[in-house]
Amino acid sequence: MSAPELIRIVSRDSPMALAQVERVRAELAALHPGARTEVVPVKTTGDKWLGDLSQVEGKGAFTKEVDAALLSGEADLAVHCVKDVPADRPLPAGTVFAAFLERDDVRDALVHPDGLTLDGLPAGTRVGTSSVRRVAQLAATHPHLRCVPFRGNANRRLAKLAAGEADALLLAVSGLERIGRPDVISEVLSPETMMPPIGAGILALQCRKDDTALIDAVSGLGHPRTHQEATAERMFLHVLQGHCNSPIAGYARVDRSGELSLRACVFTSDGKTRLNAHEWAGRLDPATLGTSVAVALLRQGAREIIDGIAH
Ligand SMILES: NCc1[nH]cc(CCC(=O)O)c1CC(=O)O
Repeated sequence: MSAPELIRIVSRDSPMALAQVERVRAELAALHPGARTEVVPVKTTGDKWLGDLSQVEGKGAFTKEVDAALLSGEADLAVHCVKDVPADRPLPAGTVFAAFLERDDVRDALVHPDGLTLDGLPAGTRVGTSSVRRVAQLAATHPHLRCVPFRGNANRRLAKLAAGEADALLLAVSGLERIGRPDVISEVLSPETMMPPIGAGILALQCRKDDTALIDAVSGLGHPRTHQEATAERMFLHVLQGHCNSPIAGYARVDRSGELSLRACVFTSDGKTRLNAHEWAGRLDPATLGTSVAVALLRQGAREIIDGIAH
């Protein structure tokens, strides 16, 4: 299969996003040694606005400008963290996911300058995170800690931590690995302690729908197990129709025997109510599994919880 001669890759311009692009370029170079790539970095609304994301049309704040560059033809291939791509609505018309790369670590990490663990943090410790998912889970399990709003890309958050704006941080392990800072991790939190978000650790390659040559060329970078997991997780979120202030967590996993399962939770903002569901796919395809888990949570009252949270 021959690849287009020049592939222009658009992405956010944060250090994490640019590291992600470098992974894509390396995998592309291995698969298509003849293809040249060029990077088109863009700043997104989510990078520029450091206040509350719900005030800037939260969802899509990290993807809108990237999608626009793809659709206008300024670039040919977009690299997204699946976690940042809204799942309640379809992808922008005229675009498709051409591949999901092999998934990285799905877990969150605690970053504490003195290496304390989550259970070792003293009462009143200020934990920097603006994630409603992390806030709700911490409120439930560690009510003596205090979450303080913390935005900005991962490097900036580490700088703000060093400047004393918080005592500890919660960040994705995969993100810290991508920016070359796994050294700051004081504890990796199990998914039971801190249920990850939909799409955690997965990079998606997005193309224009009519660019079949490029779609064919990059589809070889796709990872089948990750594809199943991403499909189940995104369908789950699509059926649930959450909003940017609704704490929702969950992850699908293909185990060693090849069986796909999806576990997921919906929380109230204070973490006091937590709905749980966990199902195995059996003979269901991944998307139907996602639907089934969402329906299981809706039967338990997820709609009322989600709609009861201001947004
Ligand atoms: N919201 C920003 C964001 N989007 C994706 C990741 C982590 C990497 C990934 O899951 O692909 C992060 C940083 C974080 O939450 O710590």
